[in-house]
Parts: sequence; structure tokens; C-alpha cells
Amino acid sequence: MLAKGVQWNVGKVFHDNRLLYEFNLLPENDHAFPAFVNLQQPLFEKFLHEAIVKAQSQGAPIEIRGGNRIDVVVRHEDHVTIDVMTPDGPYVLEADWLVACDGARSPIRSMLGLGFDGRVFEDNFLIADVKMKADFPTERWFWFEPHFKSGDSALLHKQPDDIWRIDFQLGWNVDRQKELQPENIRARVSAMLGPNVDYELDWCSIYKFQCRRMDKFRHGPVLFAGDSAHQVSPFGARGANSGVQDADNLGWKLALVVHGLAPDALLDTYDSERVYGADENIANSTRATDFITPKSAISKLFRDAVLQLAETVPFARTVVNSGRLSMPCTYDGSPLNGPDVASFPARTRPGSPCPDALIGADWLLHLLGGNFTLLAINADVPTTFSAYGIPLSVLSVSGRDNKALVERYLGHATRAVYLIRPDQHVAARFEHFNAKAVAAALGRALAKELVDA
Ligand SMILES: O=C(O)CCc1cccc(O)c1
Repeated sequence: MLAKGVQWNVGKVFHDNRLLYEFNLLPENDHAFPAFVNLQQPLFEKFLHEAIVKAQSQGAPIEIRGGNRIDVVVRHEDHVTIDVMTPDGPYVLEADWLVACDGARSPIRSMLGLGFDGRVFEDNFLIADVKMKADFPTERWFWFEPHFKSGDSALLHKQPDDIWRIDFQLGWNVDRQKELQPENIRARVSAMLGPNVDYELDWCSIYKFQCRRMDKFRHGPVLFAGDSAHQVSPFGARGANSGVQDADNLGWKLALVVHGLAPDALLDTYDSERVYGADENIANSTRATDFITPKSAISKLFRDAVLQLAETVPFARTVVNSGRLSMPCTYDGSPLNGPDVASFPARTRPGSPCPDALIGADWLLHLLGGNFTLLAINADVPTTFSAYGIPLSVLSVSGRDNKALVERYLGHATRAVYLIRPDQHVAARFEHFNAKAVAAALGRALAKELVDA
């Protein structure tokens, strides 16, 4: 995926024909992964499919059934029944769990009569994917009120296979049919790219968007993930990213519950943690959209004043909002979070996604893997440890001469012990290893306390 995707770090923000400022998404070293990988959804799905086929060949009990449509869902207390229609006729399936990843118009959500509430944005955006061998740098360029007059705002960024994605803000009440005429699209694109750039139109569409979410993502044995549970604007790339973050959160929890290693209550924390993540995404997405598409004369006055100031006054640049790029959220306040050491770096407090660091010739996130892990930095820990029937992976590393690791995980401390969840979020951290305290934190991260409370 990394090889196929287009990586970019630098973003430029323009007003009219003036560069207001540029930013770098990855100002710090010691990360295995780039800040941003641009990949079209069909390519992402292709890689997912390949991963599933590989897992199948290794014995994973996964079956992909194409051409199957769910027509009826009946939710029972501890299972679901679904009526499935196929080209060969219907059949009924009974399942302990159903994860609904059926998109923003989720038929499963509708069949269960569940709401999906939030704000509707009336601006229309035109996507024009163009194929060109252009000399533009691989950067994200965003224009407010562009001088080439192809829209109220415009966004340009590169995707794989020499495809460039352009989003033009068209405004309210547009004539969709007229706007989608190739000659009208070409007029906008050519005005933007200039007269000497050769390109082909690859794919075009007009979209409006909403920022909304379901009230709850868990409804008994039915769990909603991705766009079926929440929807945001494209700005900030929070849509697909948050769907992957949902899967990351749900996968390990569901596995532990299915295997009888954690109580059902652990799945309630899928709901609380991912609703928290969705609210952060919706807040960011709504703020960006309000800045890009001011809804009143006073908002526009404010927006334009900020843009004007941003050219010369650095503080105003922090207010300019063309989309804050997606980051995994910190689950502050999660009931799964265990003890903390206040003097350790805030960035790795319980609930945080682990930042990467180079460990010898390898990377920390790679070494952490997908199990509960005890990460010991300059600290004594046993080589094996298990509790509640779960063997922890133990990773003992030295902080000596490792500036990034020390900065991110120790701060001014000389040693630390972290309990890391399978989704690589911090569950708890300690000044030194104590078997009872670690076992208690693991119990908490498994939602055992929620049952006993
Ligand atoms: O750079 C961004 O803010 C995201 C750009 C994006 C992502 C997905 C679709 C789309 O039209 C634009």
C-alpha cells in the first residue's frame, strides 16, 4: 500500500494568487510511516482483498460472498437473523454478531429504524480526477477564492497512477447536469492548470456532504462501523481513516469477547470510544467546512480578515482552516484507561495512540504488534507475564542514545513500564513493574471492572 500510495508531507495554502503559508505534516523524525498516503478507495479495497485471501490461505475462517444483499435484519437480544438475497435465491443467516459496514446510506441502519443526525451542508463540490504527467510537486495545494475563478475554493492533490484529484467548491443550488458536462469541467480545470497542461478527465462527480453520526454505534449484537455510523466532509481525510480506526478498535475487542476472554461490556467501550473519536472528527470537519464555506456575511467578513492577516501575521495562520488532517484520537476519559504517571510525557498518556520510534534497526510500532504488550524502557520486567488467560508480549528496550523514544515515552524519567493495547493505544503506565498493578490494569482494559462495578 505504501509503495502504491502517493506520499505527501507539504501543504500550501493560497488566497487568490498569493501563497499564505505552507506546512509540513511530519516535522519530526523517527517514524516508519509517512504522514499521509493518498490512495483511491478501490485500490485500498484491492489490498484488503489480497490480505483476506492471504489470511484464508493460512486457515482464517473468512468467506467473501459477492452478490449477496441483506433484505431483512431482525435483532434479538443475543443474536441476529438476516434474510439474504442472491442471484441463486434467498437464504437465512443467523449470527452472534453483525458488523454493519454498509456505508453512509446503510440499509441495515434503515432496516433497524435507527437515526443518523447532524448538520447538512448545502454547498456543492465538483470532484474532477484528471490524468496528467504534470510537473506539479507532490504537495496538497488549497486555494481560497482562487484567482483562476474555477470555484469559491479549490483543492489539488496527487493520487497514484498520475491521477490528480481536484475539488472545486461550486456553491448552492447548482445545475448538476450542466456542471457535469465535460466542456464545463474542462473549462474549470484548464483555468486552474493553465493553457499548456495536457490532461484527460478520468472521473467526475458532484457531492454535497453532511457531518452526522448515529446516537450509538452498538445496538446489542449489531455494531456499526465506518460511514454507516458517522459521516464527515472529505476535508481532512477523516472519512476512510476513521473507518479504519473503528475497525482497529473493534477487532481486538470482538475477538476477546468471542473467545470468552473478555465480558460483553468490552463492546460497549467500542461505542463510547469511537463515538468520542467521531465527535472529534465531526467537530474538526464542521469547523473546516464553516471556514471554507462561510454561512453568513459576518462569518465571511471574519474569514476574509483572517486570510488577509495570515499573509503577514503568523498567529492568524493557525486560524486558517482548509481541513486539519486526520490523526488517531486519544481516548481521554475512557473507562479502559488505567493508572498514569503524571510526570511522564502527556503525548503518551493512557488512551493515546503510541508514537513510533526507531529501536535498533526496527520500529517500535512494528515490534509492538497486535497483542497486549508490556513495554519496558530501562526497567526490569519478567520475560513472560499473563493474567486473565491472556499472555502479554513483553518488549524490553533501552532508552540510551534514543532521543525520540526518551522524548515520547520517558520525558525526564529514567525508566517506565507501559501496558499497550492490541490497537497500539496506551492502556496504563507505571514507574516500575508491579505484577498486581499490571494485572489490575489489564483487567480494566478488558472491561472487567465495568462488570464488577
Ligand atoms: O486533503 C484533504 O483534506 C482530503 C482530500 C480529499 C479526500 C477524499 C476525497 C476528496 O475529494 C478530497
